[in-house]
Amino acid sequence: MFGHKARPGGAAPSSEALRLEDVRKVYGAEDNRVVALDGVSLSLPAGSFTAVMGPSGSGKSTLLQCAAGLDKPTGGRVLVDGAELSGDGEAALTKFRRERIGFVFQQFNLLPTLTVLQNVTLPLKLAGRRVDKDRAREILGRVGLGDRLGHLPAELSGGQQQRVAIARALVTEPRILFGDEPTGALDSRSARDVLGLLQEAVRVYGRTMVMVTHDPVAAAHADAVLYLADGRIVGHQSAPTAEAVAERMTRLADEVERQRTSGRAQAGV
Ligand SMILES: Nc1ncnc2c1ncn2[C@@H]1O[C@H](COP(=O)(O)OP(=O)(O)OP(=O)(O)O)[C@@H](O)[C@H]1O
Repeated sequence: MFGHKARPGGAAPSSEALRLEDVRKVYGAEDNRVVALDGVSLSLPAGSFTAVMGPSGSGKSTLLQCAAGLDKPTGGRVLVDGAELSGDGEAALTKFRRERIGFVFQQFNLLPTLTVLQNVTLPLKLAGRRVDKDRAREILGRVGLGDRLGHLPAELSGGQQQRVAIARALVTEPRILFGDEPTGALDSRSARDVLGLLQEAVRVYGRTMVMVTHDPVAAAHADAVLYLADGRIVGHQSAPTAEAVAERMTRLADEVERQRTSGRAQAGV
């Protein structure tokens, strides 16, 4: 189980799970300055599944890191579940993250010396919460790993490791789950399984999911796609299909290339 079930028929998106107000992120200083996010504003309802796409370097990972409180924006505000991720200090931010946010990475990031069960209960330990092993076992059963509790990550396939990572992200019942290319290292069948689990976490258990991906098939599992280019949101697509996403991405890549070429021409390089 991924937590308490939402109302029959799916989650009722009544509140806002994530809000970004004019978020900017600038890396470097002076002559090597990079504007990774250039005034991003968005609002995602609770119980929604959003894919974030855009050309390489458009700011997708930076957006996720800032929204999840793993990196600090240079300007603007990030609100998760109505509460601002702000400068109350690193300890407060860590506590906030542990209580309300889950993260799934491309490379799984499991601890190699801990068993599957220990990896999944770790976030509860770190948050100083009761380590409910029955609940962890239940979640691992739900992701199809009920018979692998004592195995080490190296004894599992990539798809299985990512399912452990999903169980680990969900064990604290976070309000919002971020995925940075969670299927990027998986074959297409394992990717489908993982995407099915993420959809279930949203549709049945009312979690909110934000997922960066390069894959139109993965993006088509979301309710909506946000498109980024050069650190700005340049498009939104509801009920995406893989074909429509692929077509939009091709157009976007062409537009970005045209703008960069004309920028170089104006600069005389
Ligand atoms: N730590 C950093 N220091 C300096 N520049 C950075 C840093 N992290 C990212 N950038 C720059 O910020 C911009 C956005 O990077 P980001 O990784 O968010 O893009 P992305 O859309 O996730 O790219 P990709 O699809 O290739 O993973 C890029 O120009 C990148 O070079």
